[in-house]
Amino acid sequence: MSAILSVQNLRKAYENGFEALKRVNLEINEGEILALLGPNGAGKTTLISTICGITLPTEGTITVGGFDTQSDFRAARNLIGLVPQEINLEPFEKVINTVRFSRGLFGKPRNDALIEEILKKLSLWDKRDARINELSGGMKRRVLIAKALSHEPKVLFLDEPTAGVDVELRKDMWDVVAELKATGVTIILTTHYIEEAEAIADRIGVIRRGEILLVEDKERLMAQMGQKELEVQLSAPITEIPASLATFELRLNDAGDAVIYSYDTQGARTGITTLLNAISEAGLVLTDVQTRQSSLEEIFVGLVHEAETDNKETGNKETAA
Ligand SMILES: Nc1ncnc2c1ncn2[C@@H]1O[C@H](COP(=O)(O)OP(=O)(O)OP(=O)(O)O)[C@@H](O)[C@H]1O
Repeated sequence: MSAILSVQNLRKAYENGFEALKRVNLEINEGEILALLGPNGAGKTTLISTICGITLPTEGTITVGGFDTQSDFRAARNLIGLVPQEINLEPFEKVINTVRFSRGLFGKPRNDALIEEILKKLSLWDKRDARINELSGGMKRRVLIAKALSHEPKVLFLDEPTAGVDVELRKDMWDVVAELKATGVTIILTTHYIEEAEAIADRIGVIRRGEILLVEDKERLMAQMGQKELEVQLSAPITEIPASLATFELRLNDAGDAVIYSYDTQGARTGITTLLNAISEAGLVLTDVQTRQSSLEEIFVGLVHEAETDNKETGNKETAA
């Protein structure tokens, strides 16, 4: 797969000097779904706004389909569809006119067949003559997507598409995203919800305080997140792990007074009981046992904690993950 979007050394400092993005590097492959996960204020919207040309980068370069978003703004922007976080629709406009108008804004000729196809894909065709203020919240979000697709973009940004949306609508939105992917659109969505990233993304990026902490294939990430460590404290130090415990692939700590066992929390069996029996059969006396989560899981737990703290401070009712 080739990169359709490339972000290099992107830094964004707002006028008040606040550095919302710090040297962000990101490559998005054509046809993939990338979920950008991060707590409130992490820089998700800033990143999207900078890629879409709503705000200017302080440093760095962004290319979309090979076009530089600054020197070749129009060509780059034409390839991008943006579904904003907030519903900003004209309440008395008809659905179909709203979507047609969006296409016109990009200077594209009227194409009724295409608009029909988009509205049908989003289950809005029956509502084409309804006024925006007659629609449910979920339908309004679909209209936002239809608008963003009206000029046939290759890359679609969805900024927290399911924020404040109930579980059923959220799943509905996931289906819509999956269908869009099937038509070849590259999708970048931001979310607070780990489960959302897990449900629909091919890759997951984690952003915190303006920095991308990791971008990883979802399957690999989930496998890594499933790893836990068990530390078994021994009554006396040892110099090497007894041969009878070889199958557990234990590690000895630096002091030699604890053995560390890695296991998969998602596996049917963790092997912990067998290990503890084998340790005592090997003549070792254990004094304490503790488990540790892998660093990736720690990152997620940290993110959730930070988001919850932010929510409390801002009075935001949304829960993180
Ligand atoms: N115009 C601005 N001037 C100064 N600081 C800003 C401006 N816009 C955003 N920020 C700050 O930049 C940081 C990143 O904000 P941003 O909206 O990108 O975060 P986010 O990850 O999208 O958060 P959320 O999940 O709450 O939407 C925040 O600390 C925010 O207060």
